[in-house]
Amino acid sequence: MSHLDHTPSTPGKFKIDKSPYYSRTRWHSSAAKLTLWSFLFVALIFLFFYRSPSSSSNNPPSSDPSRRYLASTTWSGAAWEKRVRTSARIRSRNGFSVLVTGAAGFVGTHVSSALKRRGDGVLGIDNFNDYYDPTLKRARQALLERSGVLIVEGDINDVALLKKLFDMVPFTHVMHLAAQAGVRYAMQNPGSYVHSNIAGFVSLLEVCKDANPQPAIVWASSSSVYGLNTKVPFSEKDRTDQPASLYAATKKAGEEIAHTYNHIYGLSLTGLRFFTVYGPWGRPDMAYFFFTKDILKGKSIPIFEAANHGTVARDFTYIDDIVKGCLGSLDTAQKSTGSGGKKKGPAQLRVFNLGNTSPVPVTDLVSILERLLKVKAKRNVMKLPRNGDVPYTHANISYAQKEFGYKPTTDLQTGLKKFVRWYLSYYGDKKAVVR
Ligand SMILES: O=C(O)[C@H]1O[C@H](OP(=O)(O)OP(=O)(O)OC[C@H]2O[C@@H](n3ccc(=O)[nH]c3=O)[C@H](O)[C@@H]2O)[C@H](O)[C@@H](O)[C@@H]1O
Repeated sequence: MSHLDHTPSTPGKFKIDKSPYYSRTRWHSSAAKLTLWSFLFVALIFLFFYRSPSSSSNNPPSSDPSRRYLASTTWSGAAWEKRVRTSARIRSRNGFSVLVTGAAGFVGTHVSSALKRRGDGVLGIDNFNDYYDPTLKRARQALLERSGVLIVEGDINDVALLKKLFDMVPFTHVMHLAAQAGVRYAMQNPGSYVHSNIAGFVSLLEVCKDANPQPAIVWASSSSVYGLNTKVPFSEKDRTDQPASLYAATKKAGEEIAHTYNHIYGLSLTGLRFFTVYGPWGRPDMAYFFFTKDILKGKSIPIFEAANHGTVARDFTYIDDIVKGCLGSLDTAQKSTGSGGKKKGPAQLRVFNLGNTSPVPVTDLVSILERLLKVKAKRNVMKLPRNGDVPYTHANISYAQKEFGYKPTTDLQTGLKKFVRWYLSYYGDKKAVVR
């Protein structure tokens, strides 16, 4: 006390008073100063921790300045914890308790809903970023809430939040679908791909490897990892060391990161290479979606063609087939072998193609849409820009077929019919507001 009283806060500002005969008034003023400085010190500490991202469990993270998060929820309180536990509670014999990241996304919503329907416990997490219209994500969230799935608003880079969720729920599985998607957007916002697909994945794996029990993880890779590979159909054994976009490179990096966490910590990891997934509640940034919107508005649509008027085609895969592939992967995922950060034995490491096995030219996709919408498209055919797109994708699915009987059953015509029906009922007269 006396030491603090007599030590200047700023060296050289005061002289230390060494007199033993200090007056009562002087003691009072020193005590007042001490109180003032202590108060300021505590206030500074409070401010530091309040603003620090690492302590953000009660606040949405803002670590990616290029992204606007719309979260405002607090992650605490008995009522909130009860909702988390209720959502994650298993309701069937031998059911799973699954943390679904990116649950308000297109694939995340469908997978969460299918898991819940069969009696698994499901807890979602999503940061509701504005890469595309967040109101669509909110509508998916409302849909899931009605079936008893809670989506926690938060970012997978928030380790404190993830830890908190694992402390509350001993998840048996993680279905990791949170990602920065889209091939062409990677040239506009490269940082968001590193933030979500690399840093976010690592932060999730860090928490999973420390968890006890460790969950088995199934996660979304992408057909884009085949990049400039020309051998068709694409097999999991083909080379994937020539990504054509930063998006593809981050997904490929994810596959290598998965290998590392499997090797060091015994995490069971399954990567799914999705092939151009489409369907109801889809992503507005994808061609089939914004073509629909623009055809209806009478706007021209850019249709890419390869060199020498070559065809650009995709192995378009309907969402219900993808959901079957996700559930089949979860059902055949073996347990992780480690616990609390220590490996106890070798663990499963897999990668599967999930495609439709019948590529369709983009021009045919447009023709199908024209018939379904009964509107002629204004086609603006142009050379495939150098933006990371590849001319052709085609999945060999024999590995997934062998492991869990994966067999896609929906052709593009049938799938697009379901999409268009959903689109018209969802947007109705609100077409103009689709971003
Ligand atoms: O399969 C995948 O792994 C990837 O599938 C899609 O990527 P992409 O196939 O490029 O899907 P779209 O953006 O919907 O494009 C579909 C086709 O339309 C073509 N396209 C796209 C945009 C456009 O304006 N015009 C056009 O002709 C593309 O070249 C492509 O052949 C997703 O956007 C990725 O997130 C996903 O990882």
